[in-house]
Order: sequence, then C-alpha cells, then structure tokens
Amino acid sequence: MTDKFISIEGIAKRYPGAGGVTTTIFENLWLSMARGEFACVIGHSGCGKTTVLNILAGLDAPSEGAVIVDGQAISGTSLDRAVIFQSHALLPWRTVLGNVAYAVSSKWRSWDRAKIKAHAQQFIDLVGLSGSEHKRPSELSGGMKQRVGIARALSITPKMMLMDEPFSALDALTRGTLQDEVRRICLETGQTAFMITHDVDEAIYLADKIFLMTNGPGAVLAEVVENPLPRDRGRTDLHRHPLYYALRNHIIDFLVTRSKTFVAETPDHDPRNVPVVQIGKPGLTIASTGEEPRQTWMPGTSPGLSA
Ligand SMILES: Nc1ncnc2c1ncn2[C@@H]1O[C@H](COP(=O)(O)OP(=O)(O)OP(=O)(O)O)[C@@H](O)[C@H]1O
Repeated sequence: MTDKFISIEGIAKRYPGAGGVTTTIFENLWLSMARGEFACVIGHSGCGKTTVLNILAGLDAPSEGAVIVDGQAISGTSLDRAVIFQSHALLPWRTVLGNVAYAVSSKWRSWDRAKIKAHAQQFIDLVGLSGSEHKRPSELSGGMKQRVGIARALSITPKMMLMDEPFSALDALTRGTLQDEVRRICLETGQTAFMITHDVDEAIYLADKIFLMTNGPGAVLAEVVENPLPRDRGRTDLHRHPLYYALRNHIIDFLVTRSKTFVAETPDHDPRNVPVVQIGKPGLTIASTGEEPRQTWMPGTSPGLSA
C-alpha cells in the first residue's frame, strides 16, 4: 500500500481567455508522495509546474480537485509547507539572522527572543552561513541568499519543502554545492521535498522519483520515473552507475519527443493510474496513483513503455 503523505487528487487549472474561451492548463492530475520522499517535476515551459507547486503551497487554488497533506485537505498557505523560490524573496532590511528569526517567530509566537535566536542560528549553521548572521541581503552573493532562503524554509520544520527552480539563477559551482547541501539536509532530516527543475542531472542527483509532464495546454502527468540509483549516491560517481545513462536518456527522450506526442499517441492513458517507470527492473510495476499494474521500460529497448 502506498503511503500517500501528499496526495494530489484530480486537480485541474483553467483560466478564462479572450472571447469567453477557457484555457485548460492541466486537467485530472493525480500524484502522490510518501513521507520523506524527494520528487522532482520536469516538463517544458508552460505545462503548469509552478501552478501545481503554488496549489501545493496554498498560494493558488485548483479549478477542480483537492490536495491532501498528511490526511488533511489543504486550504490556503500554512507554515507546514515552506516554499523556496528562484528569487530569494528575503526581507532586504533584515539581516540573515533577522530573516530566519522572523520565520521562526511567525511559527512559534510564544517563544522569547533568546529561544528564537538560538533556533534560527541552528539553521544558519546548517546551511553553512555561520559568521554571516549580521549581514543584510545586499551584502550576500546569490548563493548565500539562496542559503538564507533554505535556512528560513527549514527553520520552521515544515512537513513539506516546495522548491521552484531554486538553483537555476546560480553559477554551476554554487549550484552543485547547494544541491549537495539540500540533499544532505533532506536525507538527514527525512524532509519531504517537491522540486521543479529543468535540469535533468539535478533531478537524477536529488530525486527519488521524477514526475514527467507533457506539454501544455492540456498537460498531463505522463509517467512517474523511479530513480534506480542508490540513495547514498555521490555527485562525482553518478555517471558511473550502470543505469545512469538509461535513466538520463529516458528523461531526455521524453522531453525531446514524447512530451509533445504523448497525449495524441496514448489515448488509453489513465491519469489515475499513471505508469511508474522502473528503469532496468524486469516485471510489472504498480501505478503510483492507483493499483493497476503497468509495464516497465528496460534500457536498450526503444524509449517509451515497451515491456
Ligand atoms: N493568472 C493567469 N492567467 C492566465 N494564464 C496564466 C496565469 N498564470 C499562469 N498562466 C498560464 O498557465 C500556464 C502554466 O504556467 P506555469 O507558470 O505553471 O508553467 P511552468 O510549467 O511552471 O512554466 P515555466 O517552466 O516557464 O516556469 C502558462 O501558459 C501561463 O501562461
């Protein structure tokens, strides 16, 4: 039985367009995540990734359907769900400590200053910003600002961390370091995380499972790809794993071709029983959003769900 810590149940997003025409960004989207899981969502621009994340955060509401987190339907924002944006969204007049402490005091209103400060400091240390507590955002590099955003998100000990391309504005070296840190922290703390990325290697390094979305409008969740690489994988030896290239090629094939043609070519696609792709594992898999058996893709066969 799947532990559905997070369950997106048949959500749709529609916008009214010119001339009374409604645009459906996505429809009948079902997906679930277990507690402590790290999921990445990949899809072309405009397929609705940020919209899904905003709905999960409670910043936006679906036109249909519901989102259940830890057994409760969400309505609106909550300190249980922390968001890390691409643009740090720090308070410019507050120091590093002030930014993190502000979040801490919003969650634990009865705490005194010393307790708030000590708690905030713990997370500042965790992201490697010890010594920079009294700097303001204007005195920090992009990577440091993003670290403050991560510390702030983690400091409220959320049930779920939502990240919208958090590292895309950073240089490659800083991005790599922060990926390492987010991965370490999530593993150490058992944090459940949902991240949007356009970077296939980032998804392979960080995610336990990868949601592949087709192109919008009318986007669908086409597949859930399970990451076959061991959980203790390292950045430097990732590419040496025997299934690394099969996994990477599967995702890239999807993005280059199948994301455009999937809807037309898969008329029997069942959004409630989205295929779970287990690269390299023979036999049947169980759909993530239902209980129906689905096929497995083996490296060396043509891309797609061939048994
Ligand atoms: N308020 C709005 N009114 C009308 N259309 C909107 C609104 N907000 C978003 N959209 C449309 O919804 C679609 C999905 O947007 P969204 O930002 O979720 O996509 P995305 O997959 O995250 O894209 P990207 O990768 O470029 O960030 C886009 O076509 C966008 O134009």
